[in-house]
Amino acid sequence: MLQMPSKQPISAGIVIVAAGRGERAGSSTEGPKQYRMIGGKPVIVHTLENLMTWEAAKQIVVVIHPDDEALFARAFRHIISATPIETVHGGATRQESVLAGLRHLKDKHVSHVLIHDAVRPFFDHVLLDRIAERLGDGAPAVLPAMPVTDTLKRADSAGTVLTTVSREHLYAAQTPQSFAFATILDAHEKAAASGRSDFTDDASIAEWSGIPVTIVEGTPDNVKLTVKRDIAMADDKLSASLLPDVRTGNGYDVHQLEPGDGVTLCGVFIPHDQKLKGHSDADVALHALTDALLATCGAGDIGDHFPPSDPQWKGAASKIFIEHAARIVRERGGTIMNADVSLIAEAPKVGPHREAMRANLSEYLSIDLERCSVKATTNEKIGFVGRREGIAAIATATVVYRGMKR
Ligand SMILES: Nc1ccn([C@@H]2O[C@H](COP(=O)(O)OP(=O)(O)OP(=O)(O)O)[C@@H](O)[C@H]2O)c(=O)n1
Ligand SMILES: C[C@](O)(CO)[C@H](O)COP(=O)(O)O
Repeated sequence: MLQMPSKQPISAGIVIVAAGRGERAGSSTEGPKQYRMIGGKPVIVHTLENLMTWEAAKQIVVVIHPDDEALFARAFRHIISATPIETVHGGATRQESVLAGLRHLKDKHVSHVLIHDAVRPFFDHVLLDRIAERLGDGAPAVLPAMPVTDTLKRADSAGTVLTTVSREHLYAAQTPQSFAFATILDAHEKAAASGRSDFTDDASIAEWSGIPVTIVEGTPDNVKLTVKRDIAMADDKLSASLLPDVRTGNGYDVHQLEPGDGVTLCGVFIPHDQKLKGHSDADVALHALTDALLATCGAGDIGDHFPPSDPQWKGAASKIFIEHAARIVRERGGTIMNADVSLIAEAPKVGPHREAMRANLSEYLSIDLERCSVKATTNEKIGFVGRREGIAAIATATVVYRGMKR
């Protein structure tokens, strides 16, 4: 509970509405805008982390779209919270989604509720404390808002200006809009029962039902990410304060040689009087590089992902393994900058096949050819390689991950 000096203590439930489709922001493979990555994390994770660390937050309910269960579960992996966080499904409008969240909080014994857009990640605790102070004073409804600073025009549907509107006493509404819990739940229920579903914020429902709404100063940074450009700007803003995160992984592998008709190295089949022994196609070069990639994000090694005991990988093309590792790297926010393989083999000669091998790496990793390197050396007839008993490979991968906060 947040005890303001000589004020009522606030025990706050928080409703985060995240069930919108983000149509104005356009589509993305990452999902609706609340799941888009900014500064290396989904928008909603920034919002949640900011709210759950606020002292007065007692219970958080996130209102999600039924189609977004998997997206939310995936985003939620980033979060460790001492404040309980639950989810409910939202409705077709923001108003319906808020009501679903409020109903969920009914038996949670909270005195007040803060209703916040998932897509406003840039508020701060100073704003939350300012709101809590007014609620603690007894205000039933508190609205953070910024005075309008632009000159305002009213125009007709053809875009011709009809008049200039005075900006005196005009404010742009932000969230979290905050209320005495029972009061706003009752107002929302009445609005729903009246058949109205066109309220774009909760303060307007309070106004409609005659509850006085007190404005407190919002923060200029507390913008709603609405269109595509807002998301790009939010990402730039967060990324500028990140430390570069360049990581290097190495991998080593050996496979035995036995009589045969050829070896596969970096996906290129080279006719030879021996073949490499192994469960898969025994492409020692791709195995070493798979390990190097996995090492850049602590994702174990090739054996963890493709156990040799699993019959499905018998004779498998190692292209599967390396593409899988590259996908893991990307899912964790990495960009592959460079892949370098050294083959240690007495025979066959690698030189004539080197360009084909580099081209394969470029294709498997979806990176430029110049970022792919393949080298080879003999072992000067020394040791198991020198005796043509096996081929070894060493690989290095360099990956840049989304930075860490300074
Ligand atoms: N049916 C809805 C509609 C909106 N929201 C949430 O309300 C907040 C503010 O809404 P807005 O920016 O309008 O989001 P969208 O409705 O997703 O955007 P658009 O109108 O562009 O589709 C967002 O966090 C959004 O997820 C919601 O929970 N349920
Ligand atoms: C709640 C809100 O974010 C306050 O500015 C806004 O009203 C949402 O409205 P939209 O029309 O859904 O963008």
